[in-house]
Amino acid sequence: MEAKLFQSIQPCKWVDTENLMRKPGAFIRVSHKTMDNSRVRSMFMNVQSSKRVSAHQNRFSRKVLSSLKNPPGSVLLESGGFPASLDESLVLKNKSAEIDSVLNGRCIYLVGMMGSGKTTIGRVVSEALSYSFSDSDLLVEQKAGGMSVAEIFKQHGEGFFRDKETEVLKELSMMHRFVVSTGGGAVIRPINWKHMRSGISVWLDVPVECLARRISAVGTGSRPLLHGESGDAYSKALTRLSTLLEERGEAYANANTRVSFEHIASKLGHVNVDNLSPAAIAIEVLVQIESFLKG
Ligand SMILES: Nc1ncnc2c1ncn2[C@@H]1O[C@H](COP(=O)(O)OP(=O)(O)OP(=O)(O)O)[C@@H](O)[C@H]1O
Ligand SMILES: O=C(O)C1=C[C@@H](O)[C@@H](O)[C@H](O)C1
Repeated sequence: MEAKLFQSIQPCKWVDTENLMRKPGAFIRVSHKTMDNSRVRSMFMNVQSSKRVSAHQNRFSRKVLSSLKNPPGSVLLESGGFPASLDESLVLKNKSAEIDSVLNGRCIYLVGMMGSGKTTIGRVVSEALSYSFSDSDLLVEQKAGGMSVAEIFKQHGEGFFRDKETEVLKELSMMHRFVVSTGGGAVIRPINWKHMRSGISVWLDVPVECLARRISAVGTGSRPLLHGESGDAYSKALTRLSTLLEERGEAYANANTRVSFEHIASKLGHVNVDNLSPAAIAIEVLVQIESFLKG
């Protein structure tokens, strides 16, 4: 049963692995401290998200096949409902191949404010690199017997949640070839940085107005730290997020590298940051990682 589940949640192969020959040396040697058997890996690949990933893989594969008949530049691939062009897909594929050996199996930790896209972008990056994906909030929920983050905060308080989050990051630090979407507040505890230093950390730096637009569109129900403000959904989110960002700005800057949405928008000639595709952001994540590793 477990083996079956693991098979169903293997990383997506849209990266055309047949042509993208991985050198034997590109796979890291597993130290005695590194957990690498499929049973352990499957514990960290969130079951909830894996169902989505599996459906998503099929969609990717179908789109890639149909892409062969389409002209370059047309919209071909889709990630979580977001379209990506063939150009973006090819750049992602090439960039992933380029950095694979220099990454050497190290995990990638995406940090950033809630709503910054850690989960959305994390999935795209993991698929491009043929890495597994994990969401630390979901792992904390599993540890708490399936309670939601909001319920954990309500029943046990933030301290309990943070302790579980630290446990989860410690366990993940023993893994390799994972992209991890961390909780928005994971950066505030120095011990979490010790665990994240086992891999490469990337800060998704998104303007607070964009975060507030995204979050007010989906509601603050699952985000306990945004409860309690008055006013309309956008203003409430903006007020609270601005305070949090002010408190945490320096903590996010501890990341090995930063992906600035304003920078991507200006590079691509977009007037605002709201229309950046996950694929374009994922490419910048890989570019920044490469620059850090070669830097
Ligand atoms: N590039 C994008 N363009 C438009 N919307 C996006 C983009 N990336 C993410 N979103 C949307 O923003 C919202 C938050 O994204 P996501 O859940 O990936 O962020 P997160 O950083 O994981 O959030 P949290 O830490 O709160 O779990 C979702 O509704 C998602 O669909
Ligand atoms: O920014 C934060 O502190 C949080 C973000 C979410 O991902 C959850 O980890 C939780 O709601 C706390």
